[in-house]
Amino acid sequence: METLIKKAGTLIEALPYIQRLNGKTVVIKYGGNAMISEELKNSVMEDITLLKYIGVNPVLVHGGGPDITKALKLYNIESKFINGLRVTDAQTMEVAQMVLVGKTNKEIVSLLNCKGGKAVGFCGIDGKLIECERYKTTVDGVETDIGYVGKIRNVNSRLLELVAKDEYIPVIAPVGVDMEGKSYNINADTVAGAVASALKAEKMILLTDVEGIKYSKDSDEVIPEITIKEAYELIDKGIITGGMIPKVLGCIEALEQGVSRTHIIDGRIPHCILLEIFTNKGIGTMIKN
Ligand SMILES: Nc1ncnc2c1ncn2[C@@H]1O[C@H](COP(=O)(O)OP(=O)(O)O)[C@@H](O)[C@H]1O
Ligand SMILES: CC(=O)N[C@@H](CCC(=O)OP(=O)(O)O)C(=O)O
Repeated sequence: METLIKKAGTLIEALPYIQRLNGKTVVIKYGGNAMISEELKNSVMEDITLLKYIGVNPVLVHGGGPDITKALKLYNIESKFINGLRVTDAQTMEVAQMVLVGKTNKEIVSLLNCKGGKAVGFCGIDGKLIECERYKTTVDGVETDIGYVGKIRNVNSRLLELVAKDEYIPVIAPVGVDMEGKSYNINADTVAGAVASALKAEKMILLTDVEGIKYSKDSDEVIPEITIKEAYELIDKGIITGGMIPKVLGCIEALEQGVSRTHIIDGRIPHCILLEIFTNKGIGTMIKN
């Protein structure tokens, strides 16, 4: 009986959060390094389906970097990253689109549907969802072209709003399109930030393969909360590096565009999304204004 009462207590702890998020949009980014096992994938999809059934509007943006790298190897194409972004020539773009749209997106849509959700897959080409131009990065102060990597100019949020506010769960692959119809590869955290901003989401949650932001890679201690200013300081000091940079910048963009809360959490924890949203303490790092 005691166990049963505890279970009821857990549900009641969730009540204020369920009330606060009813009818609101939550953007979730699920990344390649957190997609490590079928069991975890299943638990993420269950969480998202549950959110939908209790009246939240989840929008899922996915990555798939490790899968792209694996596919490129089959074609004997080496993966090269500059400032955390994949150098994307025409052939790499073709493989990236094949993997992200043809494989990863459809796998996620199918899994969500098996859990009882009604998922619909998109990439930035569909309905010109993500319009972009060529992105140029800076290396040692010099502007450097890294190929078909997109800088987002606009997210056409109307299509997403229609779908997410209805009974469907949009699932977005990080591929953008330019004015001439050419495809571009975009970091999935950046896409999540832009989508959350365009939708004026209540919350954005980025799943990754570490517990949250830490003061050093080997530390066990997670920073529970940081401000935008503190986050920039940690980037300047070289404490936040590599793949964590686009995540933090994605959170900052979303916050500046009116998203209330942004979180970086450990996607390796079963049901991490529910733990973040529906418990008083939450998990991972919250970046706030
Ligand atoms: N300060 C930091 N705290 C935690 N992780 C960090 C930090 N700086 C860099 N990282 C790295 O960022 C990685 C997450 O980014 P990435 O590998 O691109 O994730 P994903 O595949 O989930 O998008 C972590 O595995 C970690 O090695
Ligand atoms: C430009 C760029 O780097 N694009 C990423 C897109 C996928 C991605 O972001 O996947 P994760 O979230 O799993 O890392 C890439 O090609 O790997």
